Amino acid sequence: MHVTEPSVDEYIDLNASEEDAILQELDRETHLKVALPNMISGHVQGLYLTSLTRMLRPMRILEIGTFTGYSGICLAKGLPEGGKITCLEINDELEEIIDKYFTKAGLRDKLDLRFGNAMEIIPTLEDTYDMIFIDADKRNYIHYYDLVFDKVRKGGYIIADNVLWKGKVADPTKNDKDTVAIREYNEKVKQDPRVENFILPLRDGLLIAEKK
Ligand SMILES: C[S@@+](CC[C@H](N)C(=O)[O-])C[C@H]1O[C@@H](n2cnc3c(N)ncnc32)[C@H](O)[C@@H]1O
Repeated sequence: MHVTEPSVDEYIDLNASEEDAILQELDRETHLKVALPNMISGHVQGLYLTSLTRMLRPMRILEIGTFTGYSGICLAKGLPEGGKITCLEINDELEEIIDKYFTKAGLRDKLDLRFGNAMEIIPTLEDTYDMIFIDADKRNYIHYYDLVFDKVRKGGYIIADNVLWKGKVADPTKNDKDTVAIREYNEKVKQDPRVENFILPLRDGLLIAEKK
């Protein structure tokens, strides 16, 4: 799910720091045991998420769509002492693998893992977040944005993954439901005067919105 040329992707990958051993193992286990393993954030995007949290030092992160925990671990690696990540995932069959790798990474105490439909869980959350990572079902991105907005502090970030959808969002002849939903999400955020935003063309595109 990359938008850059495969050879450029390979070059980017080769010139990044090596993926840490636990994340390599998680990636392998995800590919061996879980359906749709390509949903995983992966090496370079993972490094980016970690460096972002090391730079911004968020105390509270909310991840919507955890899958096997790869992006959650990458985000949690940058949490300062006392920081927490709340991870929402609808598929409770993934609990064992998420739990195993957060524990191996020494980050289990930073994880608040909740299973269920994020649309129903988010309204029950009482924390204020410094960072939200939206990476669940694409057709609900707009709803997730609306649900989390008031829970993000001023100066906090709402980051959404896959906003280029393999480049299909920029092709007016592509109008399947997911492409249309992501296009609408990108347009909504662009029109929202409460945020400053841009799309980072990393892997499948990250929309980064800072709440003013
Ligand atoms: C693209 S994957 C997440 C990948 C993960 N963030 C990573 O980078 O490794 C999307 C995940 O969202 C979950 N999901 C889909 N709809 C959801 C919902 N309504 N509530 C919570 N999780 C949901 C799916 O089960 C899937 O595991």
